[in-house]
Amino acid sequence: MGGHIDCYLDCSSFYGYLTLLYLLKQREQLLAHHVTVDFHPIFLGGVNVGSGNKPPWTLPAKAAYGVFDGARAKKYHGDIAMEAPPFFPPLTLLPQRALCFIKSHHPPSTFEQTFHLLFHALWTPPSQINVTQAPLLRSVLASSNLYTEGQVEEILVKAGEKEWKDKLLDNTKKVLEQGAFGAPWMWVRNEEGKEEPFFGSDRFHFMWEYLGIPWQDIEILSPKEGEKAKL
Ligand SMILES: N[C@@H](CCC(=O)N[C@@H](CS)C(=O)NCC(=O)O)C(=O)O
Repeated sequence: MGGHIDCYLDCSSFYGYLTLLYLLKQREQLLAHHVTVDFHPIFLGGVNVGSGNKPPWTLPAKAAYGVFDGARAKKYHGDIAMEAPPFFPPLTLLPQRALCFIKSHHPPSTFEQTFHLLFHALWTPPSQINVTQAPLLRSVLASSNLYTEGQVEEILVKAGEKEWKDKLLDNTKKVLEQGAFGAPWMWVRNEEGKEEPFFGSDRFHFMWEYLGIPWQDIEILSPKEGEKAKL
């Protein structure tokens, strides 16, 4: 057994938030199977444009179905309090560029906690925070205890610089080349060194199969830890 999951996310994506929470929760079990996970920021708007796709909520039938699907997903993942913010859809270039800088200049755990923090800020009712606006992004980062005041200012400055704009663009182009049309997008290598894409927060059983992990080993502790899932 063994393998690697590259998980590409935008904090504007509801299902991306569920994916981050789920993979972080499963990380130890995955490591026990020699499977590592790495998260990467992308710009979902660019993936939509680049692939010729449209966000599902722009098609009335998909938007109507999404009400059921979203409620079921939240329940499955442990009744997480998540609601689309009143300012949906957020244009997340600024926080996603900031995350690109953070990923390369801060420890992996800080980067992952910040990704979580930004998802949480955008999606947690009743007072979702619009971290696409610099002052609000600054106050969310500053209140996290992850960064000094100076580090927060540096992140804000770097998020406006070409290097980190280009990094977000490169990540987005990379997934488009892999065939991405939405998020969450995952590129997975198995123990034979073979690679395949996986789309969505609801395909993990296929992924475990691909990785050679008896999927009950993972699912048995999900979504409610300690409770045996009905297999
Ligand atoms: N069935 C997937 C749906 C994921 C999804 O709808 N993702 C949105 C962004 S939040 C997207 O990019 N969708 C593109 C599409 O469905 O074509 C899941 O449960 O995760």
